[in-house]
Amino acid sequence: MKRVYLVGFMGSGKSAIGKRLGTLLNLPFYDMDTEISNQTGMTIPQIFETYGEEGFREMETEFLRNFQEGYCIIATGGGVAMREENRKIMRRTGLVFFLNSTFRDIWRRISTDINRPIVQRSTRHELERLYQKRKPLYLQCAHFKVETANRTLNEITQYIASQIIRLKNG
Ligand SMILES: Nc1ncnc2c1ncn2[C@@H]1O[C@H](COP(=O)(O)OP(=O)(O)OP(=O)(O)O)[C@@H](O)[C@H]1O
Ligand SMILES: O=C(O)C1=C[C@@H](O)[C@@H](O)[C@H](O)C1
Ligand SMILES: [Mg+2]
Repeated sequence: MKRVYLVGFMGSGKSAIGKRLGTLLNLPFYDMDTEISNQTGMTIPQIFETYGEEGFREMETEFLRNFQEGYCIIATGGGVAMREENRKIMRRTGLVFFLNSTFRDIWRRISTDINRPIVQRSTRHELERLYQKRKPLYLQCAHFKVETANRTLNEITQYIASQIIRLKNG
């Protein structure tokens, strides 16, 4: 069995669902943002300030290149699926689930959060355009598209777990 990667826009629930999935399946859970934060000893906004967005993107790719753990759950950062190399690594080393959420839900969840530098520097309109631009790349990367609208975190977690178990036993 391979790794499980969760991809999708900021606020689609990758971190919240990844954590629950790890507990439910009794697998180690890694959140790329947290891992990179711990490695650098800086918050995500501090990394953006110090090294720029491009510096942060390099750290994401380095993380994927060097990560050693086998069967585990990984919540990616919202921009990870934008790089071709990242998409290739994820598809080669794991199963990729795209959490599809409406922009309306996303905006409600993230608009007031100060820990996401891209939200801080963007208007609602700019963020919606970024969401539209990124969507085809999440789809390109994913083995599975998971609809999250009108579903609780636990329902989504259960659904993904059932897909993983089905593949494992199939
Ligand atoms: N389906 C859902 N139902 C209820 N709350 C949700 C749902 N999905 C996400 N949330 C909530 O929205 C917030 C943002 O979710 P989360 O941090 O998991 O997003 P993310 O995809 O990891 O974002 P990022 O790419 O910025 O790391 C959290 O408080 C989470 O609990
Ligand atoms: O969508 C993005 O580009 C980001 C999402 C977050 O997970 C963090 O990785 C960071 O805030 C950038
Ligand atoms: Mg997250």
